[in-house]
Amino acid sequence: MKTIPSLSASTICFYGAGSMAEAIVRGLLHKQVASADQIVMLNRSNRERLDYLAQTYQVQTASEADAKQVYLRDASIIVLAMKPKDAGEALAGLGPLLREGQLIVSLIAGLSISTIQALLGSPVAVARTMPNTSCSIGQGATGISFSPETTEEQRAQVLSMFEAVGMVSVIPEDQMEILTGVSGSGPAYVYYLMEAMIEAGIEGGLTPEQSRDLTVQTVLGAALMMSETGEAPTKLRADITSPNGSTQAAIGVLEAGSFQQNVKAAVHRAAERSKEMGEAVKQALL
Ligand SMILES: NC(=O)C1=CN([C@@H]2O[C@H](COP(=O)(O)OP(=O)(O)OC[C@H]3O[C@@H](n4cnc5c(N)ncnc54)[C@H](OP(=O)(O)O)[C@@H]3O)[C@@H](O)[C@H]2O)C=CC1
Ligand SMILES: O=C(O)[C@@H]1CCC=N1
Repeated sequence: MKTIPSLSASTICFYGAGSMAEAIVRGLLHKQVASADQIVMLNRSNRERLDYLAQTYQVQTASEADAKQVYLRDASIIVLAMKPKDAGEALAGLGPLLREGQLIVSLIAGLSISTIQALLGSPVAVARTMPNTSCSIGQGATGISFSPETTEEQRAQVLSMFEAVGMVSVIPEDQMEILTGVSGSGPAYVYYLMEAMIEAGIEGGLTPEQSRDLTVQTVLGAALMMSETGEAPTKLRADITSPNGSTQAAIGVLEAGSFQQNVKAAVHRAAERSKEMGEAVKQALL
């Protein structure tokens, strides 16, 4: 097992055991940067979900209050992985349990470092992150902002965690919302596009399997073309678009529907919504 030294001695406690926590755990185990016995996953009440996680990943799990408190006190890294609406209550309960030297890693959309520290009741070390679900196969894109209280070692630990499951951008905290709109929610826009491409293929007579496989390879190939050639998407699109050809006809339809303006508006709306969710937690609980 190729352990990354800065994580090898840490216990990582996921406070929230939903889809994002699972994506990161699966990625960490898949890339062998943490072992199952270093990982604990806690939730509020869904025992069936914890049984699935324990069986699938051999991690430790708990939903009972006493056991959760012990795991949270013992962990070197606590990953906040509940929905924004559940964060206020969970963080208020977590604050009194914290010990010196623990690191909080938040995945929660919109929740600022200052709000997290206020809810916890002390200026603890916080890494605010925005990953995406592709972390589960080591292809995530994660934005990270660190609070001034984080040590160099803690920053290295967080980088190790997220670099193990994809690419990482360390950004100023005021860019976290727009990053959420681009890469946190971004996979959903791509899937939405793919749903439509697959449906259209089926409408035209392809089998569902053919249409899915062709769409998947098309998106994968296009992403890899950008990544490997370093070319601008405008240039790569121009290479496909023969004058008066089929692609030009298709782009004309997309333009008529204001495709690019709509995608940009969607990214900005996601950013705005992320801020709104954080503000709602702040207003309700501070
Ligand atoms: N999904 C995504 O693509 C991304 C999500 N995020 C962020 O990750 C966070 C989690 O999202 P996601 O995984 O989709 O959410 P899910 O709804 O899938 O999971 C939420 C988890 O939090 C648990 N939980 C809620 N309240 C408490 C509590 N008081 N104590 C312990 N556990 C609690 C739930 O437990 P139970 O089921 O028992 O109620 C559940 O396990 C969100 O803040 C989101 O903004 C960030 C980037 C991408
Ligand atoms: O939809 C959400 O609120 C979360 C944040 C980014 C992706 N999913």
